[in-house]
Amino acid sequence: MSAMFRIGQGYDVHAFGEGDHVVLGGVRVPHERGVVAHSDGDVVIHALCDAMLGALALGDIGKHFPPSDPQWKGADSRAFLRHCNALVRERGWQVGNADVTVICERPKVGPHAQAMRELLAQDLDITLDAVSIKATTTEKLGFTGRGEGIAAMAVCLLVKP
Ligand SMILES: Nc1ccn([C@@H]2O[C@H](COP(=O)(O)O)[C@@H](O)[C@H]2O)c(=O)n1
Ligand SMILES: C[C@@]1(CO)OP(=O)(O)OP(=O)(O)OC[C@H]1O
Repeated sequence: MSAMFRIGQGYDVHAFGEGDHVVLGGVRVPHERGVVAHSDGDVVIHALCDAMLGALALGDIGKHFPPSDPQWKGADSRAFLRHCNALVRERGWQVGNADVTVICERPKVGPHAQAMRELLAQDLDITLDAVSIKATTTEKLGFTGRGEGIAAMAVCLLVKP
């Protein structure tokens, strides 16, 4: 009998740079800095894509959307997420649930978490209660604590419906 579940985890970091907003979970969040990235630099979606690809043992986001490929310059990361979801669905799986933690001192993520959940649930074609967004500071410690960048960790469970 084939396994009914798969699990994957992902982690992503982007340095803060010039700009006036960051994109998190598809949501444009006003901030006094942007991020340095080839795409829109959405750490939430990049970590989630890696979790989904990891659950399928299909490599990582950089393998599917190489940073050397000009077609991904400034890309909307929601397209990456929908592509990863198609890979999941093609194989008979669906995301059972996903849980993401954003790590930064600022911006405050809490006020945007619901909007992020709604977009991610829409792209994954799953119910809102299966998508969780959390956030933490690192109490001013490390690169996130110094405000040098932003990170996200994600886990997701794939289920065979
Ligand atoms: N960028 C962030 C960081 C934290 N939060 C919220 O604040 C709570 C307390 O954070 P600690 O790091 O002091 O534990 C955290 O649980 C989040 O609810 C946030 O919204 N955005
Ligand atoms: C998303 C991709 C797209 O080229 O580039 P970046 O936006 O720089 O983001 P990263 O998290 O480094 O992942 C690698 C790439 O797949």
